[in-house]
Amino acid sequence: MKIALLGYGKMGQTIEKIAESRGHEIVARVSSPENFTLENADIAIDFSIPDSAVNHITKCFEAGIPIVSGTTGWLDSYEDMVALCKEKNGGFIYASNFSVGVNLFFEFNKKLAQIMAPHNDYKVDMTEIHHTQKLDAPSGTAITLAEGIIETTPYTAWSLAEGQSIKDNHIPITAEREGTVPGTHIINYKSDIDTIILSHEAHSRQGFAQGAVVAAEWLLGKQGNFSMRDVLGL
Ligand SMILES: NC(=O)c1ccc[n+]([C@@H]2O[C@H](COP(=O)([O-])OP(=O)(O)OC[C@H]3O[C@@H](n4cnc5c(N)ncnc54)[C@H](O)[C@@H]3O)[C@@H](O)[C@H]2O)c1
Ligand SMILES: O=C(O)C1=N[C@H](C(=O)O)CCC1
Repeated sequence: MKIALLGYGKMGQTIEKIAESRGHEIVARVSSPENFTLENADIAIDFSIPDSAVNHITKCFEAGIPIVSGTTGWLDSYEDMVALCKEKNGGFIYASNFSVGVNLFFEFNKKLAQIMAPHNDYKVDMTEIHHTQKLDAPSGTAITLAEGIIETTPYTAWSLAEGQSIKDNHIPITAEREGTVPGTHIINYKSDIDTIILSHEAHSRQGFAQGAVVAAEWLLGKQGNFSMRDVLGL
């Protein structure tokens, strides 16, 4: 595949190495909002910044190039992008986290939430820890985890825990920024008697990048809006 990398920072560069090791060619490396061409690309992979994601996705649909989107922090526009994908017969996968381990963790999270739903003596809270360069909080992964809990429990929303009191039906999410941490997510179910903890710790960006390349290989030649559940057959 000929791949356009939209965003060529920590993730773009990790993806480049993995894609080349799997026989793909990088035909564009975009790291600024300047005009860029998708002319020679079969597919685009976007790991850039929240403010550029919608523009990148739109440009890909208009050019008829399928796009794998890993950028977080732009999800207020997600439904608009899904509608545009349909209108333009595009190919689209967004995932807040492309690693196989985290996508399994998403399934465990939903199952645990289902089991815990009747046990209202347990209260949920979540902590996500990432490197200090991260622009958005909470992480996209934490938002997906919260949505997974909201599906089957009396919780209706999530709130960033920043000292202020949080409504009983909101899941508090603490966002910590520390050194170079690639990504840690911890879900606690606490009662007066005990705590149940589900956690995932990424050791590097390898899993995110590998998952994005696998998603691109899977998406090539398909039309529609997909998720990592489709890619992994979950
Ligand atoms: N979905 C996942 O699995 C996953 C995993 C890791 C990171 N992420 C997300 O991917 C994004 C990038 O992460 P990163 O760690 O590589 O960040 P980074 O800061 O290292 O890289 C971002 C890149 O985007 C470039 N950029 C800035 N403005 C741009 C623009 N307008 N057009 C094109 N490029 C532009 C920057 O120059 C930089 O090269 C973040 O939103 C992060 O949350 C997602
Ligand atoms: O490094 C980041 O930034 C990450 N972003 C994603 C998120 O917001 O969940 C995935 C983990 C790493």
